[in-house]
Amino acid sequence: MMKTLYLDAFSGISGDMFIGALLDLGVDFDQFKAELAKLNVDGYQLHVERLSKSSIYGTRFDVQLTHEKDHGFIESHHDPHYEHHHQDAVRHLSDIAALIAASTLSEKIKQQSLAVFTEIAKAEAAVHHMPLEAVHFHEVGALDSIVDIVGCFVALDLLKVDEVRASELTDGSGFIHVAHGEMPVPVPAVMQMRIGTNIPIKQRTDIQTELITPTGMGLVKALVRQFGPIPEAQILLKSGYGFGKRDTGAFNALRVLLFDEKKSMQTVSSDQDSVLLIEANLDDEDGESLGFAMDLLLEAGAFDVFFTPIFMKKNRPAIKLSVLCAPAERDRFASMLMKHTSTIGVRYQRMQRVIMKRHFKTVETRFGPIRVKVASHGDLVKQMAEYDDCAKAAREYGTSLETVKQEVDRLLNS
Ligand SMILES: O=C([S-])c1cc(C(=O)S)c[n+]([C@@H]2O[C@H](COP(=O)(O)O)[C@@H](O)[C@H]2O)c1
Ligand code: NI
Repeated sequence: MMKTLYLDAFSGISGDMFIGALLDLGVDFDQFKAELAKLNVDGYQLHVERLSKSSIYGTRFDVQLTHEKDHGFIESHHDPHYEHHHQDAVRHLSDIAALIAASTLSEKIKQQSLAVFTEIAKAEAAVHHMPLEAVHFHEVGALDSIVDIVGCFVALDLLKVDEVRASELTDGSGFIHVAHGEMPVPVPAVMQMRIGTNIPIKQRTDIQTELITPTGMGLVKALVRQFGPIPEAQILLKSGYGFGKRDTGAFNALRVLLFDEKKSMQTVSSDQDSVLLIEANLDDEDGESLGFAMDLLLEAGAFDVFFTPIFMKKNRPAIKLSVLCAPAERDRFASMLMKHTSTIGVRYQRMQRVIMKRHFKTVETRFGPIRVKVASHGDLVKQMAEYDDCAKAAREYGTSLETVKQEVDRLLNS
């Protein structure tokens, strides 16, 4: 099962909205706290509340600090206006890197978290025109951000998310006030992080405040590779809402949608569609690499992947690799073919299909529940027991696959 998380950022994104939304999807709070404790820092308490806004239930997540929070979370100690601030209570990027490195979090979460901190610090360095090493985070503000950033990766890991996609991001407009003075929205660090990317940001002129925070943007930049509308052809498993703290005068939440990409288990209500056939001829690829590429392509959601033996120029026995996928997925699968095989190009064609409509039902058998695919076309109806369920039942009950299939057929025909 390939899980895709979609961020529906119609009201922007911040670290606490993101975590709130992931908790709302069902991440176990105790497990979340236990994982986060691997950071080995104290001075904070986590607060989670389920509440309704516009009669829609969602989750508000808050990091409550034992000390009072500073106003600006990053500032330059070269700035004479702010010399009176707590110069001793700061953390530089290197301190945060050391703190993350010393934790017992997984290597993946360490790397991901540090990448986001580095991204934010680079943006701050550029905006405030100072060297990266001089950027520093106030101790308490940094703690808030550390928990938000590391917490997001912890929650995504607990949810076993494989891929994150997002809508275009909506921000407000006008100005916000921070310790340094007025800042235009999108705030400068967000704008800076957008440079060199195709991250789409739409502004709502009726909302005169910030909706996308630097932490939210840093997380999006690190996680999201594809922006677009809500996926049409995947199975939606769950949705969750994470509320923002600002009163925007509108519904201020991040909606997250968890999808399962397993195409073969979808209800299909049309009798025709189109698919893309992507192919490459490979005369210098070893068998292990071919098998590995096939596994990855199928895990990534290809409808099918198959090999055909061919003879190429210079009398070379070779393999034609064919991938069937959704037309919108051309670039993703073309990139995968180029990354995981020796090919330096791929060809593709769109094909029309006539297909049977299909839905699923579950039959209760003496071997447990078995899903059955029901396909229809005009008067024609075909019912097929799901192989995965039959194989699981055969193993569990120590019987043959054929016995389970026959039992399903008997119940379907009785
Ligand atoms: O304090 C500084 S320097 C500061 C800079 C910027 C820039 O865009 S530059 C933005 N902010 C605002 O601080 C809060 C906290 O952000 P988080 O990402 O930690 O939630 C937010 O309103 C920023 O826009 C501060
Ligand atoms: Ni700043």
